[in-house]
Amino acid sequence: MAKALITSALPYINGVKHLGNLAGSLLPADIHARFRRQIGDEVLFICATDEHGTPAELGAAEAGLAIREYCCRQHVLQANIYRRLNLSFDHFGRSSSRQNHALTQHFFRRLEENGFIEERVLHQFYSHEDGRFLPDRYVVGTCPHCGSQRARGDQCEDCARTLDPTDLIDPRSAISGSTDLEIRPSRHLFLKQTALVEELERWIATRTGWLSLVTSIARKWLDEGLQDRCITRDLDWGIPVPKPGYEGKVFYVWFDAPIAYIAATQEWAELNPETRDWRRWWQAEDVEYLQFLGKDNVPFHAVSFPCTLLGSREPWKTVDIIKGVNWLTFEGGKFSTSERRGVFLDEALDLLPADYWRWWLASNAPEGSDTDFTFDRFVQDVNNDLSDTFGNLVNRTLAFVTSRFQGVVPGTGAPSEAERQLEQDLAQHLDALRRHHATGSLRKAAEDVRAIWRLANGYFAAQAPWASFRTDPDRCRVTVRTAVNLVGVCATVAWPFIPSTAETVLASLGLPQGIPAWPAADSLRLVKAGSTIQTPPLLFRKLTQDWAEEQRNRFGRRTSAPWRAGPPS
Ligand SMILES: Nc1ncnc2c1ncn2[C@@H]1O[C@H](COP(=O)(O)OP(=O)(O)OP(=O)(O)O)[C@@H](O)[C@H]1O
Ligand SMILES: [Zn+2]
Repeated sequence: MAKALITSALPYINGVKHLGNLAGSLLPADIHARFRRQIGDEVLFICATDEHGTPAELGAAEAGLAIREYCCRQHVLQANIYRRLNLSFDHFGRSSSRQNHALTQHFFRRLEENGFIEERVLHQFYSHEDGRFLPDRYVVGTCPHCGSQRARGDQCEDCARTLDPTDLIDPRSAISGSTDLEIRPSRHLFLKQTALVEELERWIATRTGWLSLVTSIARKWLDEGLQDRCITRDLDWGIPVPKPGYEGKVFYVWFDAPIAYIAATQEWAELNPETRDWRRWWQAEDVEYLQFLGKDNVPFHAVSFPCTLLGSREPWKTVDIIKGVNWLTFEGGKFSTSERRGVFLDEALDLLPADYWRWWLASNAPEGSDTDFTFDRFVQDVNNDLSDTFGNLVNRTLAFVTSRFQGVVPGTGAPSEAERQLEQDLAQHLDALRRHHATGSLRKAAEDVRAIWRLANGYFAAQAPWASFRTDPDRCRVTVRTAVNLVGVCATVAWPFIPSTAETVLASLGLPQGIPAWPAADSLRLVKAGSTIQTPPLLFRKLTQDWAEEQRNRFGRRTSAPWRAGPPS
């Protein structure tokens, strides 16, 4: 049995995430995890909240809570939303955990012992008005490379180049807007990534199957000359630096966050130490490790985190496949947590059940390029795919069995050429679907699922059982028996995408609960003649253009920001 370790980029702690975060990392990871479980692989799907750094501190201050209490509450809030979205994490941990403290300090010590840590004095912005050192992203100004006026001290939003705050032209505090900044010296520790470049190049050369988006971002970092990375910060909240003279400093959030993938696995193992061993996943040869994330996270996963792991000189599992995606945009603009622009996940779930969102975001995944979410497209696609294609198939088929056969799957009648052709076509679609899942092409996989739904509808329409019911009862019985099983296959392939609806349908066919196994050769014979089926209630309600208009007015025009301190996390 193959072993797949799957991680989703860690959602930042400050507030509920938006549809972009779901589309960029959480959902593709979940769909892949579900697919791998369906084909019988052993899967460990890990995620956690990313809790350190200044945005969390500012969020806590804004909420009038102690930072620990704030993170605790926000973690529970996010965990509940992900449960409602049916994200099937094996564990949803926290980067502030005891395990991550210990492990991050462990990595630091190993890196230091191996000569990959260097002490330097940094000159950092101190804001008099804010009474604190300003972390990189809390200094904003003009980008020296592209002239963008919304560059942050760590990265330019427009040209994506990484920056140092002192590179910025006309710097100001992102917290108060103050330009009363003073540069003060402070001692910091650097991870000597430059000493690991050759090793990193060799490591990247051994990775196969990376997307061009990911490879090009990683190459850009290497070709522009990899820099040593400052891994400490002048903050209170975070993982303390275990080194004399560094009291009052903590590790940079991007140093400890990826380590939390491992630490969250340790949390998972500690919940049931008799049966779970985190080393089987992180220090094993037979694991395939896949990471899912948005494109801004690629450098940290393709370069920085591998440097930490390689530099430790310990046998850690490094990533095999990085599935990075482009941006989901919202009605022609950016999603933004800080500006409260877009649809947030709690609001989405209050509007419609998870499966509507899951389906649209997966079938329109921002893979080849950015994708714009609009309520018009959402309504159109959801109606076409979910209501008119899948919902209609399930309803017309099962209602027919109920009305003509009292809900009992009919037994007589031999398959004919139509069924043989159907099996052949189905097998081809299933092959394509499995291939697209395996390469993580979500849009194409959704297209294959849609094609299977259409195939089923086409079969039912062409065989017209309502006509053969009188003219050729045996033909009608074969058609109905086959169509009921086709509904089962349609729900099975839909399961990674729309698990809740798929499970409702499978239950109404009397098929076993739990993970529906990948369709095998007997997939059109699983629901046996003589078994009783139920017609499920309406699976998807149809959305109207008025509804789209209403939502566009509600979300598109919103500008108020409940949390305005600083740029997006
Ligand atoms: N609009 C988007 N489209 C696709 N992926 C996104 C989008 N916004 C964020 N992501 C991804 O979501 C994951 C979690 O991100 P995180 O919680 O750090 O939020 P973020 O990137 O700070 O978003 P925001 O700035 O809107 O708060 C990351 O992998 C990130 O790349
Ligand atoms: Zn720029």
